[in-house]
Amino acid sequence: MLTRDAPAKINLALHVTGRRPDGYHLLESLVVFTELGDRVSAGAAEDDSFALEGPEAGTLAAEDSQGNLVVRARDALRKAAQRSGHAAPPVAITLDKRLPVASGIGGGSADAAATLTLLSDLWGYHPSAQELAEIGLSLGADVPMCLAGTPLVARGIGEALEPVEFGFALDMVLVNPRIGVSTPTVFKALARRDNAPLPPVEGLEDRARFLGWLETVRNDLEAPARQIAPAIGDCLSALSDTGALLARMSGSGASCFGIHADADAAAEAARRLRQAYPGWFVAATRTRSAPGRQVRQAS
Ligand SMILES: C[C@@](CO)(OP(=O)(O)O)[C@H](O)COP(=O)(O)OP(=O)(O)OC[C@H]1O[C@@H](n2ccc(N)nc2=O)[C@H](O)[C@@H]1O
Ligand SMILES: Nc1ncnc2c1ncn2[C@@H]1O[C@H](COP(=O)(O)OP(=O)(O)O)[C@@H](O)[C@H]1O
Repeated sequence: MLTRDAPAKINLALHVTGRRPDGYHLLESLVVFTELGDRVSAGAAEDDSFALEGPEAGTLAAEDSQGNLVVRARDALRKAAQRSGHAAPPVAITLDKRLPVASGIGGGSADAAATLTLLSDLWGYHPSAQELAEIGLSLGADVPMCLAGTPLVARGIGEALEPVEFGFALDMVLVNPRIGVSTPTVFKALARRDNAPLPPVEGLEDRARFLGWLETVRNDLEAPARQIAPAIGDCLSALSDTGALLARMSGSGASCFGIHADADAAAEAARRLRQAYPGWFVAATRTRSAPGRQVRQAS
């Protein structure tokens, strides 16, 4: 049995700069990944199976498992393997779901990316990074960045990736008001799609300078998402009230992050938020600098 982490994706900044003729939006986004994430495990089996567990499995358990991004990733990789003459025998897969669903932190995309690399190892089928990214992109615009799993600037519709190297980690608190927000609905509600591009990232070696730079950029999806789900505004205020140096929405929402001075400040803010908002998802975590590719042998 192999297990792989599927870290949450945080859009520290997201500028919408245009729209393609097929309706997909052009983005420029600074993305990081966190210690917090889902976990995907898989092993050889007589027949294919898919099981869900974990604190956030509920919503997905009610959906058709054939539509789950883990199953779709398995099927897409198997098709590619078989096309090039590789065997892709049956697998038993378990998804340990810890990230809230449809919440702007890319849980489904992270699960798909983890499944692709995990099964690639299990089957001994190793397409090039470019081929794997193409399979990923066919599953969702965020999957290639989740395959990279390292801090980066994403452009295009999210598939053109430029790694960036941080000299420090960011301690943060993630909150979600438990309102699922539909990504296409948020994109549709944008007032304008020709916003200024993301300026070059500054302060990658100096946290205070970086936070100064981060103040100057935005998430263009925040305003339309707040119109659809006003509780996002409550999350942002609550994060600021509990001492976040900067609070912003991730992706198309409704999850928001607050950046804190250190891990103790983040843990204390999370404790206060859990107490004040027992219905919310609240988690203290920190960014990772290396890809979420750790493979563990599970018993
Ligand atoms: C907004 C972002 C920012 O990272 O994150 P999330 O809120 O999903 O976490 C992503 O662009 C979401 O990527 P992902 O969730 O993989 O999107 P997809 O499944 O490919 O697309 C869902 C829908 O979102 C819209 N979409 C997505 C990406 C993009 N660049 N332009 C779009 O307009 C389209 O309406 C598309 O039909
Ligand atoms: N493994 C999965 N985890 C989360 N959502 C999934 C998964 N598989 C399919 N989905 C579907 O994808 C949609 C978007 O989910 P998710 O990736 O969590 O959104 P976001 O990228 O906004 O955080 C959900 O509404 C859900 O129906």
